[in-house]
Amino acid sequence: TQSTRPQRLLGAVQKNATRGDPRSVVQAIDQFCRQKEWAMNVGDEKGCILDSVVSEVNPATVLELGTYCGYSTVRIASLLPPHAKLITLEFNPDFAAIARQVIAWAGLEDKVHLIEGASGDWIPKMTEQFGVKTFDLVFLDHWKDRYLPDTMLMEECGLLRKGSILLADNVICPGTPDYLEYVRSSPRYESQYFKSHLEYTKVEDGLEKSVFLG
Ligand SMILES: O=C(NCCO)c1cc(-c2ccc(F)cc2)cc(O)c1O
Ligand SMILES: [Mg+2]
Repeated sequence: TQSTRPQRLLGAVQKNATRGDPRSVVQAIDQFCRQKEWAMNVGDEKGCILDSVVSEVNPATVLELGTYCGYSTVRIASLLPPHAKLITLEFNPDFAAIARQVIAWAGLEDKVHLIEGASGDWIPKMTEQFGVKTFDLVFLDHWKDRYLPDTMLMEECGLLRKGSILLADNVICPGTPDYLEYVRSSPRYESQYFKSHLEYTKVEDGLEKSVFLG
């Protein structure tokens, strides 16, 4: 039977990366995506912007919406201080199964809680299930039409505090126009666009960093 792209991506990690070495896992995925098959990881160019935001925020609590194969999960978790927690939500069970193995190969399973399910169902349960009061950083990289409703839901559930950072992938390609309009026009956010390119291509894309003002 045919393998899937996520399965082939995992194979490239297991073949080319060193167990317990997150940077080699990131490098193996980028190499696979440049030389073999494109895949929708945030990628190396936008990944450097992600790294700089994570390092600047130095978050104790991170929420990632959209795990896919765990590429950005590994980038973020490898930069977290000890005892910091990253919760990542993935709707697609096949993606989640691959991501668990990629995260384990990087040796980061102790820093990461991967939840299989819908963001809309799980965001209201964060506090009761994980004892999280608020998130210092949220990385939005899931279904593009869920960015805005899930951001409003996080506000309603009190999961954002003054200074919480939202970092959103793909605000140009595929695009999240309603989300962009919201964070750029709302007096409750201070937004900044980091121009870049769609992973592994020359197509324009970028990350939007938005500070919740409370
Ligand atoms: O749907 C996406 N993520 C949620 C599901 O896991 C996603 C899609 C694309 C993309 C796809 C097809 C194309 F032609 C251009 C872009 C890129 C991304 O970075 C993404 O995160
Ligand atoms: Mg993306």
